Amino acid sequence: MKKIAILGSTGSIGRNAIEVILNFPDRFKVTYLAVNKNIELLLEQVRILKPRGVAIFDRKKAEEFSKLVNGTVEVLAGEEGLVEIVSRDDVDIVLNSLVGFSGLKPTVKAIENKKRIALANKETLVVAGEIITKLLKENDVELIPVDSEHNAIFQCLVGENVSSINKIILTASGGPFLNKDKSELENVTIEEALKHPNWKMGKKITIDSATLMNKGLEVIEAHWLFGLPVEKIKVVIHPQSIIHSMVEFVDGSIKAQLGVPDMKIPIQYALTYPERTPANYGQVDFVKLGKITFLEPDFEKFECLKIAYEVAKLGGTYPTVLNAANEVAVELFLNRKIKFTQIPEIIKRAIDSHRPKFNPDLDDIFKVDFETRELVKNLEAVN
Ligand SMILES: NC(=O)C1=CN([C@@H]2O[C@H](COP(=O)(O)OP(=O)(O)OC[C@H]3O[C@@H](n4cnc5c(N)ncnc54)[C@H](OP(=O)(O)O)[C@@H]3O)[C@@H](O)[C@H]2O)C=CC1
Ligand SMILES: CC(=O)[C@@H](O)[C@H](O)COP(=O)(O)O
Ligand SMILES: [Mn+2]
Repeated sequence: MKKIAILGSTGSIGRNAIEVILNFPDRFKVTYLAVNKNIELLLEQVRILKPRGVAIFDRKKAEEFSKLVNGTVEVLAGEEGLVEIVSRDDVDIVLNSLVGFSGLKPTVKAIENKKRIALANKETLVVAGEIITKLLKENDVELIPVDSEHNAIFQCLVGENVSSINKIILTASGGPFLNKDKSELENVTIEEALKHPNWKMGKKITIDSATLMNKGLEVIEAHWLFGLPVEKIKVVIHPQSIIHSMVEFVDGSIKAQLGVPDMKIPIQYALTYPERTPANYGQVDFVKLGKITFLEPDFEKFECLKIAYEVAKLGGTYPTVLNAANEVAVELFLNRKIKFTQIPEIIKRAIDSHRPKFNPDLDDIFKVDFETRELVKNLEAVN
């Protein structure tokens, strides 16, 4: 029986993961759940999964929840709570499905405590890829990517040597604005931006998909996961999201992983790896599907992807700035404070004014993340 802690259990990935885990009652036991503040859904999850404890980031909500459960489950609060549960002996696998920078510290602590990591939280690798990669080696810990593209590449690489890779081809849906002109992007609404053509996901990643920043973050994620130079990581628009990514090898052979766009498939593979276990989340019907198509990404229309490539090549603390500025800008857009097209403008301004540090340690990463958020909040454009 593998004991699992789910960080971000009330989110899109967290809820999908619970559906997967409930199909394996003899294989997995959820021992801990962690959320930010959605204690109503957490309560329901606690009733179903009967974990030993929960961690609630929002302290007021943690107090409220303690009263509701009245000692029947251990309740921890704040970031210390999350760090505590990933350090416990009754955890074998940490599924990190937190959103944003909040995923970094729990990942670090989980690795230091030698837990296997199933990682959906791509921001961890974007902001601290070098540090995480080093920690994984030092602690002899395996990290299995949950992100659909990286899980696809991971599957393609089973039995292969990284030295045989010619390039990685990350597929991108193109988002809801694939067929709009650049001039039309200025006035797109939140509701339009939240209409992803193929995937049902949390708000932050859905906006990232609309700006193509999601693909930019995924380029950096792939760079650290597979140890490849950024130049060997290409993006191709594939609007049907059936091919989840591809690997081209030195002999010209290409392997791809395909499947219906349902995150339960990569989540299950990440949790049961190296075993492949049966599932019934749907199959691709190629005849019904008809055409599958591919396009070059438009870097001028989707500047976030261009900026992410530039930042990935620069390295050091630049990706931390990219991530922090993007997180704040997306939040501002979702709060109707800025226009969609101001997201890349804000990110560019944060990057242009950054004085980078190369080979940063974790303290540097936390400092740069904090300073960037302050800088963006104080920008004229957002006030
Ligand atoms: N959704 C998807 O299909 C995919 C997601 N990913 C990645 O997975 C991650 C999660 O995405 P998604 O599930 O869509 O996000 P959601 O916004 O749906 O869920 C986020 C989860 O994290 C919790 N949370 C947020 N901040 C904190 C915090 N500080 N402390 C504790 N818990 C916190 C939320 O709790 P609460 O509900 O209480 O707010 C919620 O449970 C992201 O990094 C995303 O990029 C990658 C591929 C696909
Ligand atoms: C499901 C998943 O992994 C998302 O990251 C997805 O890829 C988003 O779609 P885009 O290709 O539109 O960014
Ligand atoms: Mn993805």
